[in-house]
Amino acid sequence: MSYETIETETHGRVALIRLNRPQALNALNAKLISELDCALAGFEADEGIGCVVITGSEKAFAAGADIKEMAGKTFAEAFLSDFIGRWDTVARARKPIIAAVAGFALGGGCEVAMMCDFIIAADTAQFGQPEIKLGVIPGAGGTQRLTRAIGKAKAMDLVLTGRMMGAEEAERSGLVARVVPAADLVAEALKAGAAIAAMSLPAALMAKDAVNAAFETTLTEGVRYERRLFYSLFATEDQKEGMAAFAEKRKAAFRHR
Ligand SMILES: CC(C)=CC(=O)SCCNC(=O)CCNC(=O)[C@H](O)C(C)(C)COP(=O)(O)OP(=O)(O)OC[C@H]1O[C@@H](n2cnc3c(N)ncnc32)[C@H](O)[C@@H]1OP(=O)(O)O
Repeated sequence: MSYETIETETHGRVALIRLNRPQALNALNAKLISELDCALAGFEADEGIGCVVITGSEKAFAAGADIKEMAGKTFAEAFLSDFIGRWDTVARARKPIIAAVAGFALGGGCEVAMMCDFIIAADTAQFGQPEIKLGVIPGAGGTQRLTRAIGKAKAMDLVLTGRMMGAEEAERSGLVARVVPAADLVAEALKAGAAIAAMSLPAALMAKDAVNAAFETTLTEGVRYERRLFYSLFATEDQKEGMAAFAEKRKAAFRHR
């Protein structure tokens, strides 16, 4: 498949999607979102892929929704077409997705990064929800996911002032899982992706599902849900293999069954 605004490649069981609109700092226009959608759907359906890494360029993960594309929309066009509604593919993916962020991750760029399961940031990364400066507010989950990730005080600070937050502050605040030197970003993300992709795919999918349930339900319901998933994994060949491998002091060879 050939794309114009993204590039894709695979590294063993890890898929790498690189956002690629350098002239606009990877601003997310309809074409890019639709190509991202299409690439993700392909990797979701491919049993040979166990983890996806989404990255941008050295200068920008993505500088937000394409302001020039949306500037002229009327309320009716925006509301009736629900153009941001199409952005949810990343959040709906079942396979683990890592955002590898260097440079700007602003507005929709920060929101797409937050839709991923975790963020590995280069020391050059800058996160922000600057929509307030454009006379609007975040529209792709920024007020919700950012608040859950870093708490009300910091989320209000970022959303109301539109200021940017560097990688170190983002890690301290809990938005980012780790910070690495910019030169190592993609290699580190692929390494983390390979570690995940080597696990049993059913277990990885259920682990992701269970952690995400913590944001949607009560503690009692969440623990009950986790336990059901836990017991159900005893129906997999991979559970037998994983536990046998431990007892036999060898590395497990999961077959994703
Ligand atoms: C998802 C929803 C609902 C909303 C949103 O995401 S709204 C967008 C939120 N993002 C922003 O407001 C960031 C806008 N960009 C900037 O503030 C700056 O570009 C910067 C701080 C990220 C970088 O500044 P710098 O001086 O280094 O670079 P520029 O000359 O400003 O940009 C280079 C080139 O890229 C174009 N660009 C940048 N961001 C966007 C964008 N979000 N949409 C469309 N185009 C963008 C910028 O216009 C310039 O291109 P031209 O020289 O051809 O104008």
